[in-house]
Amino acid sequence: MDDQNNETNKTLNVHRLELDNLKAIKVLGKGAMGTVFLVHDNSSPSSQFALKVVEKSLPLPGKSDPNRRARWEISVLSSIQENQKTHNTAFSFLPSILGTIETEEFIMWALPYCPGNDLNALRFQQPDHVFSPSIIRFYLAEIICALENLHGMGIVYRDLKPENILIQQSGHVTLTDFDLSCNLISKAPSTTEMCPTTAKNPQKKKPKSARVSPVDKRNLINPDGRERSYSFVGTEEYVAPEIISCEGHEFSVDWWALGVLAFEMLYGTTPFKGNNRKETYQRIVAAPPIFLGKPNLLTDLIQKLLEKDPTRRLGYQRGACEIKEHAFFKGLKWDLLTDVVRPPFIPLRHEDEVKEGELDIVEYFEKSKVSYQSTLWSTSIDEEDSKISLTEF
Ligand SMILES: Nc1ncnc2c1ncn2[C@@H]1O[C@H](COP(=O)(O)OP(=O)(O)OP(=O)(O)O)[C@@H](O)[C@H]1O
Repeated sequence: MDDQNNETNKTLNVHRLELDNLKAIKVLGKGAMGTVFLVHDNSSPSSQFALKVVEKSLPLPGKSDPNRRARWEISVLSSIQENQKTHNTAFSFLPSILGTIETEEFIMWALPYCPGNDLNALRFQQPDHVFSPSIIRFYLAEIICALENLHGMGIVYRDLKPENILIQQSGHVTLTDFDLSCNLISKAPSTTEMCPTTAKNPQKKKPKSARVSPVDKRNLINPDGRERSYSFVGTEEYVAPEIISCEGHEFSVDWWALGVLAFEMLYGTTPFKGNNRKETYQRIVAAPPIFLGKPNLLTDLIQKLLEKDPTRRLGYQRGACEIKEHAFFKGLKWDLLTDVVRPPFIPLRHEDEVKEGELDIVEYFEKSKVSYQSTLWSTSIDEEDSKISLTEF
């Protein structure tokens, strides 16, 4: 195990963590691939962080391999880390990886803890479950910077949705969950030269959004010289029309998802939601978004992001710069975003978080295996019971 762990950390150039020193304080969230714990490192007293733990043998929908996806996510996080070092203050809205651990059964990696929950949870705390345009402007601006940085590294995020936007202790946002992202060799069209305003930054609770199982296909370079991916990935209500119609996609799928996200922040619902997946996809491909109330700069921005034809979508030609130049953001000092000391919502200080007890991470998975098996056992008993009563009738 030690050799494996050393090797992983050496190749990724990230800090090595010792499993024996870690105590989980609570489960922060569970996704299709991983369980995220709030963890305390006994070897360095005041250190708390989020630890994402992936079981290598976990069966995932489709042909998805958790081991491969976890390694990909770690490699994206460590490239972000490298870029953070190079660009200093830039990349503030993307997470830095604090360390990794690998055992026979698990791959784990540590990230800064975001105590403010996600944008979806925050929206549900607002009156009418919507944000005001000025708050939307702030969050969109930070998300645009995060996507600009990722695209600058040649990475398409492909899973922008409110659940993946976390609120840091400072109140600023950070993107999380990079396992669906992909690398396109041709970098995004945005460059610092094209975008002089970004000298510092080059590049009732809603149910969890339903993810589409990734179907991987090879990337192809199109005649226009831009590389596209042909994989079917994303989250149902946020997938772009070109993903559904399998025309090949690239960076502008993230600008589409930004339009869906902005619409949801404004109206409290996504623009193309149908009664089932098929209807949602039909609407994404063919139906125009319906805006309530008077048109304004925000609805104009959303309309331009929700352009069905990716080549006509805002952001296709010059990436984030085009979006930053939209009149909705007029007057916004992009370079000073990270310096904003009073973001709209600042979480309570997490150091004050009460320890409810400590969990042993490996034991936690052992126990959940046992309880999973006993659920299966009791389900089969229930089925037997209902069969018996049916026969009796
Ligand atoms: N750094 C963090 N700080 C606080 N909570 C976090 C952090 N990272 C993740 N979480 C919580 O854990 C949940 C699951 O994390 P994540 O989305 O990375 O897992 P996943 O298995 O990849 O999910 P998905 O099903 O979307 O693939 C998140 O929705 C969030 O609530």
